[in-house]
Amino acid sequence: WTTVSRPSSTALWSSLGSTLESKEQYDIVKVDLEDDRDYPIYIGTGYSEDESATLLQQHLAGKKVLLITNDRIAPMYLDHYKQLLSRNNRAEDIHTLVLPDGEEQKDMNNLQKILDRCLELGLDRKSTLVALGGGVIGDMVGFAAAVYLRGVAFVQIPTTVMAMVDSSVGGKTGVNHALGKNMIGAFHQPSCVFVNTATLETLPDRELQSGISEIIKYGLIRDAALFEWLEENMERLVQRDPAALRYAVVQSCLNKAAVVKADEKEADVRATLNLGHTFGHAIENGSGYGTWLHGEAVAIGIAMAARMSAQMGWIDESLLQRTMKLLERAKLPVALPPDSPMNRDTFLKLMSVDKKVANGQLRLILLKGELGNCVFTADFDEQAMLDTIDHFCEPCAVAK
Ligand SMILES: NC(=O)c1ccc[n+]([C@@H]2O[C@H](COP(=O)([O-])OP(=O)(O)OC[C@H]3O[C@@H](n4cnc5c(N)ncnc54)[C@H](O)[C@@H]3O)[C@@H](O)[C@H]2O)c1
Ligand SMILES: O=C(O)C(=O)C[C@@H](O)[C@H](O)[C@H](O)COP(=O)(O)O
Ligand SMILES: [Zn+2]
Repeated sequence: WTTVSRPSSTALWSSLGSTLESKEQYDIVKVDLEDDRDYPIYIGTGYSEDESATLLQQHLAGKKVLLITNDRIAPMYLDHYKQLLSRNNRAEDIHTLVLPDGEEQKDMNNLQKILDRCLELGLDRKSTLVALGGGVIGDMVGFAAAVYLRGVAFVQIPTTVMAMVDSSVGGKTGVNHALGKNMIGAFHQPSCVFVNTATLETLPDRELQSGISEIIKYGLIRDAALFEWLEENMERLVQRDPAALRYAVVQSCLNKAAVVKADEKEADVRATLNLGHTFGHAIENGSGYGTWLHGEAVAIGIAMAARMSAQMGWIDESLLQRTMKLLERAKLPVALPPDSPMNRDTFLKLMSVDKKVANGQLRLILLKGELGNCVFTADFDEQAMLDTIDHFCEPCAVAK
């Protein structure tokens, strides 16, 4: 089994990875990929309308655009982005589609709605799909772009912290299935990611906090300096300090771009981005999609992975405590509530369909060594995993 740990020197990772260019109003993180598929992530707050229009329009494949969002975001941002895309008649043929909101809507039915609309509009291979929203819209639109005419261009305009720091970058697209999270999808990279952190002003606290769990993830798996910055600045983030938000988005995108560059299709090191997700995805599905936000389920999953790592002696108790404390300061859950339907059997059944399972064997991302190091391995103590699951299910078992 492959065991992938972070190279010991952070400099090595940076040289393997992404580049940052800073302009006055925005930063650009470049995702470096083979075959001329590099793309920029623009991250800013104070763009002028002209600037936004120019940046976005240069990544359209042609004049036909389908801009897709959901019914919660549409009243706030759809007209604005439609106008930017059509400014100076760059995109002459711009259409919109508004889907229902919610994680439970990330399914084949809504994927079909996107594809139906593409066909009804006669979109050709020079068309571009534009995803305006959080991770649910981004994952679904990206998947539609991957399969429509065997692949058309798409642009990500993320409007949640989760989407800005993680889901809009890296090309994992797809939908959920009743039997498992993100089970149907494709790798398909966007042509650009356009982040305007000003859109976070309307994001509710719960959704904002949910995205912070993936930032903590980057700190734990590969970026000790980012984890320490979070320890210093968590309250600024939770209270939406614009500079802190922008810094966290830039650092997260640099981390994600570096990992994606090293292993685009998750042969090995990309799996580390799944810290806490095997447990977390089981919680999302087992509780009913939409009960927990993705980042909340991942936060509990990270707490479980950290506890298991400590029980096996792979990390010091102090690192477990620092992790739990940071998650709590982000106002994220670190335990299952008594009314949770989760139990050991549900966990094991749902974890058995995890995409990292190989030849029937479960592989997990676990913390090992100093802060910033992790392993992707099947070689763990199974009893420690069962103890961890039982420990987290205890409040629910008592209630039953
Ligand atoms: N592809 C990847 O690499 C990747 C990475 C992380 C997460 N994901 C996926 O992303 C999804 C979670 O993403 P999410 O947390 O963004 O959830 P989401 O897309 O459901 O958005 C959360 C809520 O916020 C609303 N919203 C979005 N932007 C808003 C704004 N600016 N103002 C007010 N409300 C706004 C949405 O309508 C929704 O109700 C999950 O399905 C997860 O599996 C994918
Ligand atoms: O980009 C990745 O790779 C990730 O694993 C990022 C995760 O945060 C994200 O939730 C992803 O969608 C999970 O992928 P999956 O392959 O486990 O479904
Ligand atoms: Zn995630």
